[in-house]
Amino acid sequence: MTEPPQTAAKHQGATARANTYRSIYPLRILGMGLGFWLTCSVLMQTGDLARFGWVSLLTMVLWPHLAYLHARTSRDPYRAEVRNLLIDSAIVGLWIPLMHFNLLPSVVLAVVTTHDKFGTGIKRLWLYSLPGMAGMALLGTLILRPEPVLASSLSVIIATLPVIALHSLAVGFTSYRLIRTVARQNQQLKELRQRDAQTGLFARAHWQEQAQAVLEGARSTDRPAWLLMIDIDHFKPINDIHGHTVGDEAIRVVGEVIRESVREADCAGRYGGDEFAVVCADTDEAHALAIAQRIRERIGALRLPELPELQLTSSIGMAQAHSSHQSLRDWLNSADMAMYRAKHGGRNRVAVEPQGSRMRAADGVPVLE
Ligand SMILES: Nc1nc2c(ncn2[C@@H]2O[C@H](COP(=O)(O)OP(=O)(O)OP(=O)(O)O)[C@@H](O)[C@H]2O)c(=O)[nH]1
Repeated sequence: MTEPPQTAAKHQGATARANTYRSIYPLRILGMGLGFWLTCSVLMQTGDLARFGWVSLLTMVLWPHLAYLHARTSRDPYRAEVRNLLIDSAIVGLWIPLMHFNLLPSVVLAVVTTHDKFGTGIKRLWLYSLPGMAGMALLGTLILRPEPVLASSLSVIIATLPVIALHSLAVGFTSYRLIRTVARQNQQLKELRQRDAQTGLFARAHWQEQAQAVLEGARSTDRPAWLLMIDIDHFKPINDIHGHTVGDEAIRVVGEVIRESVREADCAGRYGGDEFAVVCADTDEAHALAIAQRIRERIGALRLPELPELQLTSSIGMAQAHSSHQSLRDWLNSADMAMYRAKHGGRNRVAVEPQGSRMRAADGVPVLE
């Protein structure tokens, strides 16, 4: 059985969350690898390489792998990775006194590490990382009591450059991907909002916008436009007797029939419940009537596989756009009135709003005036 979209999305989200540590692993190896080169350059400048080289090796080379193992073997890899991210900041805090407060690398490492926390999208992580960083910087200062060496040697400056350059590129690339994803998802969201999920026809609000535009176009150009209101006959008993699942399926197939019966330029929507609406721009009465009859006939020929004895019929009201229609509501009212006349005339028929119609019969089915 297929999962509903919301459940599938939830699962995907949970899996992505649990796998955060996997996506961070190579980035941590790269970042810390550059950090290793940088910290070794500073230790060389301050003459501490022999004394503290092992700290560089442990925190910059070994730590990414330990962090990965820690998250992978944890019962909650996501939480473990959040802890790892906080430890990254604490490590950088420790390096500030170890580097004798050497300004350039200290500031760059602190800023880059804090900036990475924003990139995770985890709420306030950057804020929570600051006490650990400051605490370790303070602890290191109290234990080591380093002499400040604020100026950086040329080799330290050179070792700092890749950290700045690669980090800026990574941030730029991530933002680019994010913007593209948001734009794509906004587009998908817009399309989803425009469609009725059950039938695939336009949803009411979007259909109304299109119908409004057709009405305005018809009024300004004097070209004929028609509105068809379609209502399934005796739909309530279908629900009551056969259940809502059958009712839902009936609405879905009727929507499908309407979509397949209109022309490409026509705009078909689900108006609500078992009611559908179609606007046909630049269409004369004969063509509009042909579309209405086609829909009515095809709905009449529909059979649900699980209930072949069920006969669906529909009543359709048609109204031409007219100068007396001040608003879409007026036009809808005209088509609605015609539709109710089709109902009162015995259902399974098309009725044309008097203003734009002449009496006619189509395919042996009376068309009410
Ligand atoms: N299963 C299902 N039922 C719906 C849905 N939307 C509306 N309905 C039901 O459709 C029925 C609409 O009934 P009406 O159009 O008022 O009446 P009717 O029985 O069709 O009678 P006439 O329109 O006079 O022929 C109501 O009982 C609603 O509860 C839906 O999405 N699924």
